[in-house]
Amino acid sequence: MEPIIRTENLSISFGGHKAVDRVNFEMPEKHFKSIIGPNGAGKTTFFNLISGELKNTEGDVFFKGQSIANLSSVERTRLGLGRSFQITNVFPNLTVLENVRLAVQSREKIRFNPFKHYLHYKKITQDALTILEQVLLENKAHHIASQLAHGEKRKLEIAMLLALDTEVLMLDEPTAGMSLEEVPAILDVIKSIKSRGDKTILLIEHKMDMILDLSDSIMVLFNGKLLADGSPSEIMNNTTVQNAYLGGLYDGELVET
Ligand SMILES: Nc1ncnc2c1ncn2[C@@H]1O[C@H](COP(=O)(O)OP(=O)(O)OP(=O)(O)O)[C@@H](O)[C@H]1O
Repeated sequence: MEPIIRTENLSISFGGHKAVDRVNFEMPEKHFKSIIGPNGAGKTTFFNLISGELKNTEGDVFFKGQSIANLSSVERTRLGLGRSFQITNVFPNLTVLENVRLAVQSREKIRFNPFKHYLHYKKITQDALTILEQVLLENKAHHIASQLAHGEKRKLEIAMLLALDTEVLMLDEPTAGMSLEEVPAILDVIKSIKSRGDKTILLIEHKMDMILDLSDSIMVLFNGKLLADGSPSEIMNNTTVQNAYLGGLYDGELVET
């Protein structure tokens, strides 16, 4: 079967520095892949090359066999590649529900129309509430977004991404900046999205226990290069990965020392 995403020698240089260096990767539909690597390895840059925030300087990136290298991030989202919103895209003075409603509306490309049947708007609210349930945020539906706790804001980001209803979900460190107590709730949210089985998920994370718990496969980036790609046990037992990276570093969190 055609991979949903594939890259061919995907590269980008900033000045003379190759932040992503000839990466060949592919993933099948409905697969859960995590990207790991030390700080500065190129994980976020690789994400940006797939989502269209950055344009590659060499190589190519394909979605369902079609080259998307020349498409904007909006065009890629429309095709089915959804990248988690940064909280800066949230309207801070609107409620959680209003924010998710707007994201659902943007998906449906609905302009506000006072003459449109009110039942249609009711459906949008219903969809938004269902998404809030999925991210375990329904009890905060009527809270102002800016007043949410940090972990709840990250849940709202995931809700906004789900509202776009793209086939691929790209999550860049959904637990970044969270306290340890907040992490299990996000893990539950991602697990429940995965268990529905209808999404392809690409995750950048540093928390190794979370990665091992969730991933069908793991790819390791190191100095912009793809060091390894395989099942969690293959990666944990890979001597190159161990020597270059995991050896001595793994204590539940992957950080460069
Ligand atoms: N816009 C940019 N201009 C210049 N250099 C950049 C730019 N974006 C990233 N880099 C460089 O590319 C390299 C990879 O950075 P990137 O943020 O992708 O790493 P990362 O693996 O996501 O790191 P972290 O785990 O710390 O988030 C780094 O050396 C970084 O300084």
